[in-house]
Amino acid sequence: MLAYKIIKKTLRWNYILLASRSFSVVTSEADNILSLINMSNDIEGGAFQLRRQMRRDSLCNSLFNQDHRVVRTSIGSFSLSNCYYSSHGYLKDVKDKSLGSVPEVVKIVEVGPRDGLQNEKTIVPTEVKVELIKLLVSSGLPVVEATSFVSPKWVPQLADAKDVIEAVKSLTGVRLPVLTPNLKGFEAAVAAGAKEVAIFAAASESFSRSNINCSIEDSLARYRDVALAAKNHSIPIRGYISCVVGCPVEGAVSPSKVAYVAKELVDMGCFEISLGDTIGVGTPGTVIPMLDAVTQVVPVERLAVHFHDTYGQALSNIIVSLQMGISTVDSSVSGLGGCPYAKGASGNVATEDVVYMLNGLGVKTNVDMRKLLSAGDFICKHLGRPSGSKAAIALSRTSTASKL
Ligand SMILES: CC(C)(COP(=O)([O-])OP(=O)([O-])OC[C@H]1O[C@@H](n2cnc3c(N)ncnc32)[C@H](O)[C@@H]1OP(=O)([O-])[O-])[C@@H](O)C(=O)NCCC(=O)NCCSC(=O)C[C@@](C)(O)CC(=O)[O-]
Repeated sequence: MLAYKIIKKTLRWNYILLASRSFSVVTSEADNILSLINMSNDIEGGAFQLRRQMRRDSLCNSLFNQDHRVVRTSIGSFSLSNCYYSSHGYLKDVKDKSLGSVPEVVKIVEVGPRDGLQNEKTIVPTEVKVELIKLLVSSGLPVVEATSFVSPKWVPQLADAKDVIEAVKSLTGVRLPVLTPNLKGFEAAVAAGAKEVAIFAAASESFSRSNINCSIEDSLARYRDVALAAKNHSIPIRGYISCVVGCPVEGAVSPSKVAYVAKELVDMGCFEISLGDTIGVGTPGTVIPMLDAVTQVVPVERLAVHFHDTYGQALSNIIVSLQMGISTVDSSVSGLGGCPYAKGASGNVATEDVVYMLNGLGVKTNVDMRKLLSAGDFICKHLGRPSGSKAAIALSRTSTASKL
């Protein structure tokens, strides 16, 4: 009876403490509180919520957070911050059993400043683009695609490519590739100081014509010249393939066509091929056969995936890609994006959502979520619209974000 009274008193004290202010407890104390809660069946109604939350958080803590001793709880969500983004210990065994082997490290190629902005109708000032790139770089992203040296008549938004590159070219610890559709673009990019370029072909004839005004074969011939020039300048060159599962005009795209273009791009010297679901129609049901075909001709280490999220399939498609051995993922901060020549295509998968998922899986990305959220916030404020990232929206509403 005495023990019961002490438990009840302790519980009430802890509940009052929790409800009145944020506080930090060490894990063992949190577990003690939980066991006290569990011992008492006669707890006041108000504490019921807390009990459920504490139980869930404690489980989350033991599943995801075994090596984090200090756990912060806060009023409102009572969330244990690290549960949301780190995973250790127990998860690994479960993950290997259930997911197969996903890579331990994923390289994220941030395409927001290029793919994200290219479709914006209102011209974004150069200083804003430069600041966005700097914020993204400071978040730890290893590759930030900065801009495109394309025809300003085709993509007016990126007409300031030269100024952007000149302003960011001295940033260190990051690669800043730019798109170059032909030799003219390549030469302008190199003159401005670009140290890495990307060429972009398509697996669909119609899309190739609407995007770069030539057939697939003509584009490959053009790209051979660019690849040769890049080799002569010792400039690494990445290859994109658009419409790898579906085309806005032709519909379904054959995996063998994608494999053919991928092999051509590798043979001409591309160090990496990014497979783009330009209009975001893919599901694991179409992505798996496509990857299966491409991995038969290009080593999986040289492949990247680039999903748009038009049908909300991007994260599922990323997971199956990781399961198939891909470890490079393109994404765009705040889910910005859409291709000017792919009607109906919505934004790229949001970098925040990708990082959130990878953190949950214990996959390293080197990205600081808090800084990434600031970059997203910066560009969304400038564009005057909410983030396209569900993780960013959710994190900005909870106290968790401030602790990431
Ligand atoms: C490829 C071209 C240039 C052909 O465009 P064209 O009109 O066939 O080329 P042209 O050689 O006849 O030249 C026309 C004019 O453009 C100029 N020009 C020619 N080249 C350049 C250049 N590099 N930089 C600046 N100017 C250039 C050229 O000097 C000329 O100027 P004018 O004499 O009329 O004054 C054009 O179609 C183009 O720029 N297309 C780019 C379209 C684009 O950027 N699309 C979005 C990127 S792809 C994408 O988003 C998909 C991806 C990669 O993200 C993956 C995915 O999501 O799946």
